[in-house]
Amino acid sequence: MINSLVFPRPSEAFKFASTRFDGSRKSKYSKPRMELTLTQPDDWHLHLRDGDLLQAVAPHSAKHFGRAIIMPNLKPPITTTAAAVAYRESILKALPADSNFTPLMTLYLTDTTSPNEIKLARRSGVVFAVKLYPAGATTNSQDGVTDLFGKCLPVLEEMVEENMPLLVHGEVTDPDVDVFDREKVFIDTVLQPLIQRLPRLKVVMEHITTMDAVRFVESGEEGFLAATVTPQHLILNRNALFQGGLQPHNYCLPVLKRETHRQAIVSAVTSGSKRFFLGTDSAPHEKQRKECSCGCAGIFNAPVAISLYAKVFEEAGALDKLEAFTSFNGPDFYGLPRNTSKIKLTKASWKVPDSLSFSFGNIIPMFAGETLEWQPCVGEKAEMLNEVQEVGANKG
Ligand SMILES: NC(=O)N[C@@H](CC(=O)O)C(=O)O
Ligand SMILES: [Zn+2]
Ligand SMILES: [Zn+2]
Repeated sequence: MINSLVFPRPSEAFKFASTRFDGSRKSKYSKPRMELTLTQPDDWHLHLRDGDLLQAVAPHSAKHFGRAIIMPNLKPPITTTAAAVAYRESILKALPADSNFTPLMTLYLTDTTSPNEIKLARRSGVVFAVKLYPAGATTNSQDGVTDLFGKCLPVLEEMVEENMPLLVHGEVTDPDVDVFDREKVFIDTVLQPLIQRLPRLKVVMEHITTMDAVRFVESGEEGFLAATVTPQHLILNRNALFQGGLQPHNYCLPVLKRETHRQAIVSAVTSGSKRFFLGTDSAPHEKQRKECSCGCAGIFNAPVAISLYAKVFEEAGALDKLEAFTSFNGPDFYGLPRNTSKIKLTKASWKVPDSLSFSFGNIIPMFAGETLEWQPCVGEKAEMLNEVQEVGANKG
């Protein structure tokens, strides 16, 4: 009997494919099991790295996502179309044989990127965006841009011509600017003037962290200005960096902000606005490089991201808006077709592995060792990541 289900704001766009209820048991654990079927999501901001790390992490993204925008901040960075084509080949080789995952490549903008490189990128058919890292803003950004207006205007104008989006790590690097204010100052001093100067440039503000960014994106022109949002910036505030001691695995850039900012981002993504879409910023670093005297910025969230996004939308009473955020807004902005395949999430508890071990070392996933709801299913089977524990109808 399915009599106790309360679906948050059901709508046509969002369907529970089926609901099951183990009516044979009556215990305090007996709960209707909800299943959620979504058009396969894409990840519009992903770090796959290269070498051993690429082999280790690529399958985790390929399991849940159809496509991903691949960040170019390797060492050395992917600054040319030729390098992007080669990097794409190594990503494809790192995927499981049966995977349909499609990497969408990006170029790393430098002071010396030529307008012709943008033409080549567009013609290649495999490069979908150009990434702006202000020099020194984040991991492997030392070759980034030192003076956007002084050095890059011809390239940006060519990007307008070629309808090539600019993806932005939106933080100033001035050491005099407080680290928590760097996004807001970037909006005021770089993004706002950029958009005024080139209103036909498509811009994605990556991994937004503040209510200032939310307002800025909402005030822009739909189809020209959008933002990606990570699970960590939807779920954690800056207290998570210091809870019970320093928490290096919650450290990423832009750094987590205070609770009011988190709430503003949750409201924005769950509002149904088309300007916000899924971008995990899954950014793996080997455990020793996180747990050391000068730990790297970046959170590896690929295995948990889709569960966490579902949690955020469920808690906001907006599960009916989840699919547009995960699967429609991104391709619509990029002018790409939406995926046709589906993925399923089951409302069942599963334990995130404490650590993923590889020959080169370990990677600690976001929420390591914790229990999450919304278990991703691959094909018809629940995905067994690690000691998946069901705490629903089968117990007691
Ligand atoms: N987000 C991060 O904290 N780190 C990213 C770089 C980035 O996206 O800024 C990385 O490459 O490790
Ligand atoms: Zn970044
Ligand atoms: Zn990133």
